[in-house]
Amino acid sequence: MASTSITFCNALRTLSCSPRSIFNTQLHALQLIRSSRPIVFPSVSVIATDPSKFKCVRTKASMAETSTDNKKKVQVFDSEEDLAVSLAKYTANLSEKFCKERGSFTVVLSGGSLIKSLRKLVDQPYVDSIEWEKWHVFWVDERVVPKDHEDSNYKLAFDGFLSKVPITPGNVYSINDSLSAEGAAEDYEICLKHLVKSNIIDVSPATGLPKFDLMLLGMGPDGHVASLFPGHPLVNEKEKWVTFIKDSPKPPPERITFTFPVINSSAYNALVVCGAGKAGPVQAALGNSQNSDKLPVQMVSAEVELAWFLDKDAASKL
Ligand SMILES: O=C1O[C@H](COP(=O)(O)O)[C@@H](O)[C@H](O)[C@H]1O
Repeated sequence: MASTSITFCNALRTLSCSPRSIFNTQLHALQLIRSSRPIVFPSVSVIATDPSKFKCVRTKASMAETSTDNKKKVQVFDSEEDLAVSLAKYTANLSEKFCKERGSFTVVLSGGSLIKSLRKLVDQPYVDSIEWEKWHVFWVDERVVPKDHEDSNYKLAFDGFLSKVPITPGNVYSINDSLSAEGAAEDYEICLKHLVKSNIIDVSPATGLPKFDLMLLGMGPDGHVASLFPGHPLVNEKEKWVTFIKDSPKPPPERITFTFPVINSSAYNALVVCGAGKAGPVQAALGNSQNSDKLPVQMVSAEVELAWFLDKDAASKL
């Protein structure tokens, strides 16, 4: 899988557009409720740690149950299929907003199961309605392997998503896979600095760090996000924007990753979590957990909104 070099960064090979079958769905907000008690829904309970701060939006009953506080929004879907429908709409709405406001949309992807949950974006209406040429795509973490390797987050995203939409190849910022882990992290950080300088990536006035428009984050069953693992010193990195790990508890061991200051400077962060195997860390993050040691997922925030997309298995301990 060859890729051409642009200033500091590697870009994608030419992408192609393959529109699929007609897809049309709408999620209607039906009801707005304010509650001072734990929020309980017919099939799933969503319990706020400080319920007085939460307002609850009840969406189409069979599809999702939502609770929100000022910055945090939690949606629980009956199935991963419903979640994928809503995630596509959420992403498309933010794309429209930022393309209108800034003339571009900076999107950060994870690897793992997230990519499958983005599948609706390559269907109608989004494949034709999204201004793909204004997208700039990044990775919150990447494994230090060749881009055509089975473990590559770039390959996963390219095969499952990016190759099916007309994104400008030069706007896809994959890592330089010919470098060491240290070198690739440094190179990616230089790339981000260049793109901040040229106003492609916004800057957070609060932190002075890059402010991506949307990060689409997954979470591992141990509560890791990006390649920031529980108990690893990298979770406390404050200086670097991008760092590297050589002893990842999940293979492959060598990776690069955004640090929390950069993740948390993002305007919108979506945490997309499915499956009963992840219910424990979801409970730790959103339930009444007394754990003193924070899991990485509990350290995620956003400047405007942190939106949780959960299926009901992932939310089963709430
Ligand atoms: O190793 C990684 O794992 C996480 C979670 O993956 P999932 O398959 O359990 O959803 C992913 O978000 C991260 O990007 C990836 O490098």
